[in-house]
Amino acid sequence: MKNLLHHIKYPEDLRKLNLDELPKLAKELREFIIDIVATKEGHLGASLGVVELTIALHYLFDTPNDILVWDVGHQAYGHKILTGRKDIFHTNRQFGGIAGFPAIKESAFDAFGVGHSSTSISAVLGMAIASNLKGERDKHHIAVIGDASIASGMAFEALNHAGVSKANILIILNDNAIGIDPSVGALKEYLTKVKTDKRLAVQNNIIKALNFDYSGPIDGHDLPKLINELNRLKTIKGPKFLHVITKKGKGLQKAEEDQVTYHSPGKFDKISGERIIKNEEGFTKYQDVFGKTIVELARENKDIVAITPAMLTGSSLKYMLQEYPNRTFDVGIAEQHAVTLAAGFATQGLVPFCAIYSTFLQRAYDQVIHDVALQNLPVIFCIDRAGLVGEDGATHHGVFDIAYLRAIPNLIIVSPRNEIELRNILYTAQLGLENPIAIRYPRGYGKIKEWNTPFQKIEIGKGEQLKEGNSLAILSVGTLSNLVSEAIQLATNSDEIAHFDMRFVKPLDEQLLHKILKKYKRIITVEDGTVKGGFGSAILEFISEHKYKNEVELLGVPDEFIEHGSMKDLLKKVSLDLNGLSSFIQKKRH
Ligand SMILES: Cc1ncc(C[n+]2csc(CCOP(=O)(O)OP(=O)(O)O)c2C)c(N)n1
Ligand SMILES: CC(=O)[C@@H](O)[C@H](O)COP(=O)(O)O
Ligand SMILES: [Mg+2]
Repeated sequence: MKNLLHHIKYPEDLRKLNLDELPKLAKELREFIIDIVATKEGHLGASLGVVELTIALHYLFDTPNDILVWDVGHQAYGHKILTGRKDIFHTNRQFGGIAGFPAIKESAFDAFGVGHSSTSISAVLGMAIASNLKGERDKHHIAVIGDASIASGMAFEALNHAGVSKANILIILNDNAIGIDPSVGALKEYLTKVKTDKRLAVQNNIIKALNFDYSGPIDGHDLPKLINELNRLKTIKGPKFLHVITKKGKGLQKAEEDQVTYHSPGKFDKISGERIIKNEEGFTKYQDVFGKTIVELARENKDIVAITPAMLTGSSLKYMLQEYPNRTFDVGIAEQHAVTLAAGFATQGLVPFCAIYSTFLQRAYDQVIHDVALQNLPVIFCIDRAGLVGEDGATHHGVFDIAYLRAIPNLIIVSPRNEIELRNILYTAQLGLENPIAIRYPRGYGKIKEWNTPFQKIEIGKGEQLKEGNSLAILSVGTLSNLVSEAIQLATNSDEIAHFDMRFVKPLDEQLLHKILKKYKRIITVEDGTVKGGFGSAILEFISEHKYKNEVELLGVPDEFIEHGSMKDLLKKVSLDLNGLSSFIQKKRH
């Protein structure tokens, strides 16, 4: 029997198929995704869940003239494969390869760049209103958004606007009842009820109440039903909403059974689905150092509460939830709410740990300033995935936090060098600080096996000298300091080089800095965030303020968006790998 997928490069090829051939194509597309993600890794479950929807949309609509935006975009592998990227799909998320999320510059079919959730309705609405203004009345504008993503503030704001806009948009809610972790909240409860009680969908429908033409819920794996309904919706003008029920991980048994793990499972056996787990030789992920330490602290300190905006597993707050369900709050994809909720807790004497990935905290910048720092509330921000994150790429690198947080008065910013320091600063923070604190740590594994040491208090604003030397001083922050230590060892005459782990980006260790700047004419700063406005900039400001005349070179992430790739490739690209650092230090030695 002929392979249908083999003959499809673009949707125009897909549109030549008969309707009854589409289920076979769906099977082939699933196998293709599984085949490649099994060895190349990536977001599996979400893409498997929307195979039929992807085929139906490209079959019926005139993409890319009709606009299709995938929310988050982690479910768009099928879309990429059917829109000219089948032959390069094996490069997905790899250095120099295609991105793991839709990106405007990659394809005309990627109508909008995504990666952070809940942007699709706003973007599509903007496009639809633009079409109206341009007189393009027959164009379709479609957003596909998941049940976790639609519960976010941005999506609600867009629905509120779209409902009175008369714009020709179709919002497809891909409801699989799970985000990365099971979906939460009142909206999730409503969606669950609508699925079982059809009367609710008719009589008490919150989407209809917002002026949308609502249809559903329908089975998103039933191609004939999907095609019928989408065909009907094509003829209706104005804001429309289709509620589709799918299963995350559909087609791979293991992925259906363990949807959390198979959101992004790493390598796995494509037949059995069994994961191929990397042996990390007893090392621990930073997220787990955080997740396990907070439980230890919470046992002693009953005021501790923990908050995550939809990253229960990713942040390892799942451990806290297991032991203290009443003191752990997964608020869904709601970074802004998470921060202000933490502020509210702090006003009442609780000790809130607000765990947010660096890249997602960008969403809650005003809340950090207005609700936390301005009122000097001692919220403890645990900023995970700080620095480059690898294959997720430009949308997810946590490289801006030092620069965007450093400008905020009252906020302490600390970048621990290793697991033990992370643990100790978590301990210190809950003892009772007078300020909010941002504790930033990276994605992935640490290097210390025995990190579970007795707690020690860290003095706020104190750096540490790691190595003596007379001619050049290197000032670093964060886990990159370990690589700097190795790089110094590689330099000839490493004896001349002094190394300081400044630890705190704010407040800077002024006493130590005065000593350094008086002794060393030449300084190098090293950080895993943007050079512009980062830790190095803070040192330059200090030098200028105190009228020192030192020569300073800043090393960090350059002023450009860094694409996706392995950490090894990316660190090499920005010269923050061992080679890059050591040759830089070598050059500056004289
Ligand atoms: C602003 C933001 N916060 C958190 C995330 C992390 N994240 C990526 S996918 C996802 C869950 C999305 O769930 P849903 O919208 O239901 O889509 P599904 O994975 O079920 O297809 C989350 C929380 C993100 N991408 N953006
Ligand atoms: C799509 C998305 O935003 C998340 O799935 C993200 O990729 C998770 O990142 P980690 O793998 O670092 O938890
Ligand atoms: Mg979902």
